[in-house]
Amino acid sequence: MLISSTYGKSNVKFLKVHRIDETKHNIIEANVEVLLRGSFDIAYTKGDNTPIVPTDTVKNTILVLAQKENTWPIERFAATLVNHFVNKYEQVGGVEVKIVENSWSRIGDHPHSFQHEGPETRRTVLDYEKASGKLQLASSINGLTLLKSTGSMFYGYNVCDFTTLKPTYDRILSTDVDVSWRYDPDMISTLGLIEKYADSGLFDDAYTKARNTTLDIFCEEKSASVQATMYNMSQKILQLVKEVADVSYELPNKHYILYDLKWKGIDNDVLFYPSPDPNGLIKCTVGRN
Ligand SMILES: O=c1[nH]c(=O)c2[nH]c(=O)[nH]c2[nH]1
Repeated sequence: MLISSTYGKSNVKFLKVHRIDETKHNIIEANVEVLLRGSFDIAYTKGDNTPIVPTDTVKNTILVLAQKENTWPIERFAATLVNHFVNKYEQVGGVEVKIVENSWSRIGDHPHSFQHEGPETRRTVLDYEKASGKLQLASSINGLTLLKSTGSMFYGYNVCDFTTLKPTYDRILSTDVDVSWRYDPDMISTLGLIEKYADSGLFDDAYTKARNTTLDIFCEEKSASVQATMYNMSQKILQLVKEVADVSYELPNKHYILYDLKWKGIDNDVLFYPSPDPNGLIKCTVGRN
């Protein structure tokens, strides 16, 4: 028995240029995934392809809509894609769209030259169910690598016969931030509202507030633990963006270990080994009361 199924195209990539005038441009580089679900069972169970919208068609659609429609911000483009697939094909009962945006930023105020900011990406995931009209929209930042060389502690933890870790009142804290925020489905309840909120700047504003909050608290807080710091970041984002229902962080604790140079008579507190593995991995989701 077929329990569940979904299919579509992944890794559909494009760079789009928006020409404000002849020399002043904006760009967006994105990687899109569209997965369809619905009345496709006979394709799996009977080898009958009648209902299948080929994944090649899905790819063509993503590219044509990216060319013709507004792709800023990615949340709006996700809604445009969902709208198209649920309205065009009767057999499509639901769609999940994921968009990953690369981090190109303008070089100074140059009108058409951009710098890639590294592996950090801005993402969104939109899931829509045609029958109920229910949607779920979440956006995120991934791969924002941070390090602070003091202002982080870890002590007072459970100690048992397996414990070798020594308490520390001053350590290096480093992580690759993965933060996502889920929009309140009661506030953003239709595809039309996504369009409206995109026009009002909500999605760019939430992204900026989530990113700045992460950076500010990382810099300024004397961290008791990764757990405490990520909770404080989440609380602050909830406070700043009322349309967000909950915030999730997933943070590796990337360990930097002091080299032991006692063999040379050196009491080392400045030279660390960037340990590739293992790493701590700490996750939480914080909502409203
Ligand atoms: O912030 C931390 N949280 C932990 O749970 C933990 N465990 C550990 O060994 N070091 C750390 N650091």
